[in-house]
Amino acid sequence: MNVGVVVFPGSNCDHDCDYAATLAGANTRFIWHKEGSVGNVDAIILPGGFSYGDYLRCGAIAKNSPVMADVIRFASEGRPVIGICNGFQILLESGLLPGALMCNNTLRFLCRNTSLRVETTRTPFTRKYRQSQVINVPVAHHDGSYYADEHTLQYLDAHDMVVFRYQDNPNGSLGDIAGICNEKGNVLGMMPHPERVVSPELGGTDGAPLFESLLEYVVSL
Ligand SMILES: NC(=O)CC[C@H](N)C(=O)O
Repeated sequence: MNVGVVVFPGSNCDHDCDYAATLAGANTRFIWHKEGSVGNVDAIILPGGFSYGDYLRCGAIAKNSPVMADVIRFASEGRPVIGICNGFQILLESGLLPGALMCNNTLRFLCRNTSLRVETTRTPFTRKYRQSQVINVPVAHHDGSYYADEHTLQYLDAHDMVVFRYQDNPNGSLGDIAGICNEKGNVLGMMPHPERVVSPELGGTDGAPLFESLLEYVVSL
């Protein structure tokens, strides 16, 4: 499996994502945001960080990076794309996922562990978890409070698009939403950082099945 990790100016979790995907057994390569194509990859990761210094709104400038047109093309073909934290913000700004991420209700940057419930195992990223499994994954963000209008929240529920919910909502996200996918399930955005908990040395392993799921999914195609 070839995984591309997109690097924007200000990304700071790109190497962690590269490490996590490599540990799961993937071949990885970094894709600079100015590239016009994602190249020959089976899956794409948009990593966390502070793309363009979070100016304007988190992810609002990165969505205009040259590579994003090809990321959108790749996603529309039903191929797997995951955005983590700032990557989730970029997916929302790009219109690949619905809703918005607003300032945490604490009005502070939050860096702590959270407890998540796996709401669906139908995605390429969650098939190795158990339905309703509770996992511990850290968050590190300022703008992580998920917001969508009532109609969109109902749509997410009706189409099995909520992938992770906080057990201990740290930021005021509506519906305790920590991660969502598109209707097909091939595009996932989540605020917590699974790449930070992929080996005991990092303090946990609950993120590892996400990358292993992706490998299993791609190999099964
Ligand atoms: N770790 C991250 O990706 C942070 C995302 C964004 N810069 C925020 O603070 O909300």
